[in-house]
Amino acid sequence: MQHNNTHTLAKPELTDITADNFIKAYQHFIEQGDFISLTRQFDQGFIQTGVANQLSFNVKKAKVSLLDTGVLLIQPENVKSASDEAELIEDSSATPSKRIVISSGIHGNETAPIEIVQQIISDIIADKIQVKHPTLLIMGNPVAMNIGKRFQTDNLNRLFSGRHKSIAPCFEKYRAEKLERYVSDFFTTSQGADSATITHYHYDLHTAIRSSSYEKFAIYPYQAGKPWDKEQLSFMASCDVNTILFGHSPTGTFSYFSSAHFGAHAFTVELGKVKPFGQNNMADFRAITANLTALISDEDIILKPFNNTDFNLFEALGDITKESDDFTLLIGAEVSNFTDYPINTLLATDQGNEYRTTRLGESVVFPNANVGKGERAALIIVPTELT
Ligand SMILES: O=C(O)CCC(=O)N[C@@H](CCC(=O)O)C(=O)O
Ligand SMILES: [Zn+2]
Repeated sequence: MQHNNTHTLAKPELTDITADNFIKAYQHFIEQGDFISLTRQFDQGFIQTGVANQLSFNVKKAKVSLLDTGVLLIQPENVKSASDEAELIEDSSATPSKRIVISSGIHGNETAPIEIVQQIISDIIADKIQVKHPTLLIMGNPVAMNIGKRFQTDNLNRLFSGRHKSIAPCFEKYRAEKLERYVSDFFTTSQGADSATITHYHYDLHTAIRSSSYEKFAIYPYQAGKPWDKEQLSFMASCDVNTILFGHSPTGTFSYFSSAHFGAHAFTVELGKVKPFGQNNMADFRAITANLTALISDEDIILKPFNNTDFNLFEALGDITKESDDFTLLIGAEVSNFTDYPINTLLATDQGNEYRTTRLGESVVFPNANVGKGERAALIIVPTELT
């Protein structure tokens, strides 16, 4: 695995929530809604002693609970949770039919998604949004956020579905295990009377290292033969994301975890190029921010019926994997995602092996030689259509 920082953590240093500095920062968060600041201040996490749910407060008809650093649960009032024995309000018209996870900052330097989640949280706390469906809002890797890097020791977005178990102790190992637990509890035990009628959603927001010929795009995790959901593709298009890559195999990504284990409609959504905090133009994300807000607050979202001609659809053929230190990528740093190559173009070499294009329209996304051995160094795609 790649080590791009020498400081690793076998065990995170957790702050006790009774510490003065924590109480002060938490109060400030409740008053101001600045979740980035709270998350960054206690980046390794905190410990809750005594009874659960100490870090909960009420907003307009919903309960907000801080589960961990960067992990905020919103439960509408009409929902009964396993840990909260409050009475179920008899209002069937308002019974939640969805559970929604919106995550950001799984890569710490991808700041636009973090600022989108910040916007949604501050609007909830300011009572500008009334949340009607249980929602889990996540800033995934606070330690990496603080060092302004994709990750500290290991790429968090390769560690889900239990893959964290086979790596050495580090912050990302610990965090993947915790995030899996929060998401699993959320989808399975925490809310709603009748799980069979509840639909799960997970939008994992990212930005890309390179510029992209199609600025916004989404990876639809491998579905193992299940049909690709056209209504979800229409939802993506209404978020200004009309370029979709259909995943080719199980992976260790966060979106694949929710899709494969909890039947969630899930996507990794790429919203443009990585920029430092404060340098994102939030107007670029107006459509997705508005739609995610409408989804959690149960407002109507007008969707155009699916039509291939409204999309750029790509089938993932497979990965170029870095097998050794000898790996060489023949794609320049300035080349955009989705660049296509004529058949028989040499794209990478590794210990005498060559990767050459074989299909008409073969294009590359996420080319990156700076990954660990055994990891994806590029994703190979070809255009496709849905029938
Ligand atoms: O720009 C890049 O090279 C990476 C951007 C990014 O973080 N992409 C995700 C995609 C995950 C997926 O394939 O679903 C990642 O690499 O984790
Ligand atoms: Zn990312």
